[in-house]
Amino acid sequence: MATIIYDDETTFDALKDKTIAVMGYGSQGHAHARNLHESGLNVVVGLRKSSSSWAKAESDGLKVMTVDDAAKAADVIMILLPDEKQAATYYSQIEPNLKAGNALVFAHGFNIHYNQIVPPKDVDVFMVAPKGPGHIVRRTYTEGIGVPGLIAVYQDATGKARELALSYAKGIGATRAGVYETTFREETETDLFGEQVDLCGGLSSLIKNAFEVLVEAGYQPEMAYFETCHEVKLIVDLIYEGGLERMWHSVSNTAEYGGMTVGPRIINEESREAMYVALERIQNGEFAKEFILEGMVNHPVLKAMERQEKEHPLEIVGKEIRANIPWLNKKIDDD
Ligand SMILES: NC(=O)C1=CN([C@@H]2O[C@H](COP(=O)(O)OP(=O)(O)OC[C@H]3O[C@@H](n4cnc5c(N)ncnc54)[C@H](O)[C@@H]3O)[C@@H](O)[C@H]2O)C=CC1
Ligand SMILES: CC(=O)[C@](C)(O)C(=O)O
Ligand SMILES: [Mg+2]
Ligand SMILES: [Mg+2]
Repeated sequence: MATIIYDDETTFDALKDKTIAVMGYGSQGHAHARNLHESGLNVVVGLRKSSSSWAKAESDGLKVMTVDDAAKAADVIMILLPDEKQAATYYSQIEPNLKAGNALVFAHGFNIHYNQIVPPKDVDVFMVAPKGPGHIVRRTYTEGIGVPGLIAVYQDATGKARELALSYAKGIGATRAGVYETTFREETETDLFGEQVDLCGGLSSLIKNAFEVLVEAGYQPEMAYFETCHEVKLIVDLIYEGGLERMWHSVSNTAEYGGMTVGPRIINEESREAMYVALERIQNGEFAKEFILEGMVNHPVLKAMERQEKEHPLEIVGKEIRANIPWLNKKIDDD
């Protein structure tokens, strides 16, 4: 079983006299920088001069510098740039400014595990990976709670890497929900598997296919949307809070019997085999290579798929429905 560390077992001691550079101000970057800052730690944000986030981070009360200058100023450098862009920025702007005893930190093990960033031996390298989207890392922190986190130490040059990781996890609020120890390999492979097979890939594909079947069978798109998409959150909330047991308890006997007997015919042996294939491609580096090459040519596949997805009837009808439900129409980064 995993070791779990909670808030009262951690302190800010390892970080209190250090400067932390948070590189990037996207989903994770804005959450880490703001949470660490509000936890009383010394934070600078590293961005490109041209970045539209520069003004936003400043208006959030943070000190902003170029990536170069932030790397120079910092003892602890958290890299929250897109995974496929980290290596180029690291080699041109971060590594030349690293000093012995600095710490290099990641929220996902991708670049270390797949050998895209090979750090010098005299720096600490560790991970603090929230198990949730950045906007939720921020929202839960402001509510006095947090998102569970993983820590892993890849390289411990100073003998303080684990302590630094725990202080950082405390600073973003993760220790409030519990921090679990893992390795770079385990985090990278399970995280990629989760987002491809279940959380993002499997779920969106399930929703779209179920929606398409109902619409093709002649039902109104609004009915199809409510059934196959809107209600997902309401069901998932029950699972999140109390496991499958709470969900089965809350739905009707009809839904429980129908769900338990038909579910395994939908996600079946064939789907399970596809999951094993996805896992193998993660483990043998094939997925990583494909994604890195896609990034090098400016994401032609990703951009085309994003466009197609936006045009999907599910997204069109969903937008109209959500526009009529006031609390659903907020921008995601209204925090
Ligand atoms: N999105 C999420 O909730 C989660 C992300 N992670 C990890 O966190 C890391 C960051 O991911 P996201 O927050 O999703 O990224 P993002 O795409 O939301 O934000 C990236 C940020 O980097 C900036 N940026 C891009 N290229 C740059 C460059 N060349 N120089 C300087 N700044 C640049 C962008 O302007 C933006 O502020 C990744 O390692 C990811 O795997 C881990 C857990 C969850
Ligand atoms: C939000 C999260 O943890 C993901 C799905 O792994 C990611 O955004 O990479
Ligand atoms: Mg994840
Ligand atoms: Mg991920």
